[in-house]
Amino acid sequence: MTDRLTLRQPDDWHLHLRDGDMLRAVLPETARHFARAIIMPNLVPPVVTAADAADYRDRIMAAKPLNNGFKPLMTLYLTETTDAKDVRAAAEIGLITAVKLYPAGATTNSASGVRDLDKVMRVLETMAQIGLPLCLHGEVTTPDVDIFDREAVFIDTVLAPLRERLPGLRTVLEHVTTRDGVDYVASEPEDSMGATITTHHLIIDRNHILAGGIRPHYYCLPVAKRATHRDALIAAATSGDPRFFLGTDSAPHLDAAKLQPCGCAGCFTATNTLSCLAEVFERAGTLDRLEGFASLHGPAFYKLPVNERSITLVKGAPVAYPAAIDTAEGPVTVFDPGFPLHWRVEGPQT
Ligand SMILES: NC(=O)N[C@@H](CC(=O)O)C(=O)O
Repeated sequence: MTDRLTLRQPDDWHLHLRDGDMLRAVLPETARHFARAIIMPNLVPPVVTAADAADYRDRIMAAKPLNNGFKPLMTLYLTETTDAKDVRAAAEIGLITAVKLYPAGATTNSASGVRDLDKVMRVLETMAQIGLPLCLHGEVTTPDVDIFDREAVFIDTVLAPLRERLPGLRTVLEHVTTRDGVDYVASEPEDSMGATITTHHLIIDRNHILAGGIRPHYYCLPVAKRATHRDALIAAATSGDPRFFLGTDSAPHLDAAKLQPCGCAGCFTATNTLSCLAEVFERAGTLDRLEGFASLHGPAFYKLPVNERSITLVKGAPVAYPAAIDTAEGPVTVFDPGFPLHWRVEGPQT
């Protein structure tokens, strides 16, 4: 029986770090084990220009624990007034790694997102020319579409037409949650189409949120779907297909903001993500594919080198992790997978 597993140091290809006190509290949770992360730009106000991204990167670097080599990979928040020249310049100097498209109103802090794709075509054409990936929050927001169908409808009405219009654009369907999404991504060329899968969507389905009482800490967007979709995500993540890679979408909110009549969307998984993933891959009988999912497929898609250092997962007695982490403004509950975690992380080692 395998009880030690050494992998290249992983990266997180979709992470919310926020700002200020929250940034200082949550960054160490990711920087402890991960080498790099794609940093989501949905601050208030959002990270729209190259100058905004440079300032935000500096704030992240200032909040980083001492002697920690974590590297934030910055993104811009696409708006209908984004300047294609600014995007090109930011990509050319290596300041940004991707641009994020939020359909207006789709999720936390997305009010400045895109309503009309025609208005951002110049930017998208520039991105296609220079090979800069577009990260998509893949949900339509029209009120007549059921929230559980938002991703599938997005694929049919937005993603597939966009890719036909601009086949050269390198696209990542972020936090895919459906079999429809998995099937679409798997049918597209691996050089231009990828998808991130979160830790929590590999574990929970919609029953976890709603059956036997409402559990706000499992509420996130896209909302978890029925178990057959969760199983399709597990199959994709553990398949070895390079189109699928880890993006935790760890999205911290103060408990006080989640436990409300209208609570915020987001699961905070940074603290125990690798232990959760080891459990998922072990149950699928595919521990040998965890390195691909967490450490190799992402760099390959983003055309970045894999990390030199490694981490080791060691199986033993249940791992202790805090139920919540403290911030200056109150606690943030850590994701509870609902089962004990037996894989402890050692390292990174050089
Ligand atoms: N995933 C979430 O439920 N929330 C994210 C936004 C997002 O990625 O949708 C957040 O910023 O809180």
